[in-house]
Amino acid sequence: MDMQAPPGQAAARLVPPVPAPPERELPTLRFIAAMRVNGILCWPASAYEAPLRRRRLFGRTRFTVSDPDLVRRVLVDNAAHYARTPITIRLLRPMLGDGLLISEGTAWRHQRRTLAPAFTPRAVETLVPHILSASDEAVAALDGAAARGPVDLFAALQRLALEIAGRTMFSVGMADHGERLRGFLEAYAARLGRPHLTDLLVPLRFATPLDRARARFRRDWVAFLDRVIADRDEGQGGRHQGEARDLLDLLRAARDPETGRGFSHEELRDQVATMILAGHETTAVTLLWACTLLALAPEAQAAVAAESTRADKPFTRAVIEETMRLYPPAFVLARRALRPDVLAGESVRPGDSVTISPWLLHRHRRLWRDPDAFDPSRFLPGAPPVPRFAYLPFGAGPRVCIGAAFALTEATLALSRIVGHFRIERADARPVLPAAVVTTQPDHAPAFRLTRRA
Ligand code: HEM
Repeated sequence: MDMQAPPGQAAARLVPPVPAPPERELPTLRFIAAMRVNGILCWPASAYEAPLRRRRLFGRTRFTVSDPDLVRRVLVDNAAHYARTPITIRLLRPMLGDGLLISEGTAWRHQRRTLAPAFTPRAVETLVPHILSASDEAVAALDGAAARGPVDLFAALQRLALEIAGRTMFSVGMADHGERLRGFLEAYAARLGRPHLTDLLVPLRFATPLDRARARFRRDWVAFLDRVIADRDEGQGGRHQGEARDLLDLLRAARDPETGRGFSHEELRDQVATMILAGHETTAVTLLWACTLLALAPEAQAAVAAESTRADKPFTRAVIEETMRLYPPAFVLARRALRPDVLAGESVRPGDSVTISPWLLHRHRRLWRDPDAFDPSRFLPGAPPVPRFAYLPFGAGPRVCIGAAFALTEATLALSRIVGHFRIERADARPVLPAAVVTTQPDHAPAFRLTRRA
C-alpha cells in the first residue's frame, strides 16, 4: 500500500500523469525551446538516474546535480563559490529590483539579517488570522460559484494566494489592486519573463531588445507598487502606532542587528515586490496540485477532510509536503560558479552553470521508493526521515526560502479549509500535466466539481 488511508480502508496506488521525457539529450535549439515552454522537457529519461550530468551550452559547461552529497556541497558547504545566474537576474530584476531574492554579497547579508525576524515561526503565527479570513472568504465565493456548475479552481486559488499575500503584507485585501497586480504578472510572464535566445547570449551589462521593454515595464510596475503602499498608509491614517499587524509594519520596523540600518523606501518597495511575487504563485500552484491529487485520491481527501476541525493537521501537512515533492513549485535552482570547484571529480570553472532541480531530485530513481507515486505517508510523523538533500521544495543552505514556515502554514490551513468544506472532484477526464516555466504550472486550468460536505 503506497498511500496513507483511513484505518480499515486500503488506498489505491496513484501515479499521476507526467509528460514523457525526451529519449535522448536535446540538441541546443530544442533545449532552449523547451526552456521557454516546459523546463521539465529539457531532461531526458536518463537524467532521472544520473547523479551528475554535464552538457555544453554556448561555450560554457552546464552541470545538473542530483546527488544529495553534491547538492549539499553546492548549496551549503561551498555556497560562497556560487551566485545567481545572469539569466535569473535578467528575468527577475525588472520585477524584484534589488530585493532579497536576487541580491548578492554584503547587500544580501544585510537584507537577510534584517528580514529574518519577520519570518520566524512566532512572527508567522501573528499572520495566521489573515490566512484564515482570506480562506473563509474564498470558500464562501466558491460556494456560490459551485452551485452554478464546474469551477476554475486554479483561478480561485491564485486569487486566494494573492489575497493572502496582500493581507499579510498590508492588512487590507487586494480588492482595489488585485486585478491590476495580476495583470502585471500575467503580462510579464507571457513574454518578458521568458528567456529569449539573445538573453542567453548577450552579457548582462549590455541591454537586449527585450531588456529595453523590461525597463519600460519596470517604470510602470514601480509606480504601481508605490501607489499600493501609499494607499495602504493613507487607509491606515498614516503610520501605524503600536504592535505590528502585518509584514509591512514588520519590514518597516526591521533593523540590521549588526549595523542598526533599516530599509529606505526603495529597498522596502523591492522587498514588498519580492515577497508578494516569491510567495503567491508558488503557493497557488501547490494548492492546485494538492486539490488535483486529492480529486484522484478520495481516501486521502477524506483523511484531510476529517482533520479539518482539528488544531493539529499532520496528514494535511503531509499531503502538502508530498504535493511539493511531486510538483515542486520551484523546479530548478540555478547557480553560476564564481570560483573553481570539483564535483564528483569533474572540474567546475568560473562562469559554468550548476543546476539543481527539485523536479529531478524528487523523482530520482536512486533516491526514492516508487518515486512517481503519490504517497503522503512518506511525510507522516514516525515515517523514516526523508533525506535532507534529496527533498528541496524550499532549497537549502544560506539562500533557503525565507518564507518556508509561512508557506507551509498557509498551504496547510488553506487546503484544510477548502477540503473541509467541499468534496472535490474533477469535472472532466482530461489529465492535468505539469508545464514548468517559472513555477511548475498545470498545462491548463482544469474544471472541478465542488460539493458542499454535509
Ligand atoms: C510553496 C511556497 C514556496 C516555495 C515552494 C518556495 C520556494 C523557494 C525556493 C526553492 C527558494 C530558494 C531558491 C534558490 O536557492 O535559488 C526560495 C527563496 C525565497 N523565497 Fe520562497 N517559496 C515559497 C514561498 C515563499 C513565500 C510565502 C515567501 C515570502 C513571503 C518567499 C520568499 C522567498 C525569498 C525572499 C527567497 C530568496 C531568499 C534568499 O535568496 O535569501 N517564498 N523560495
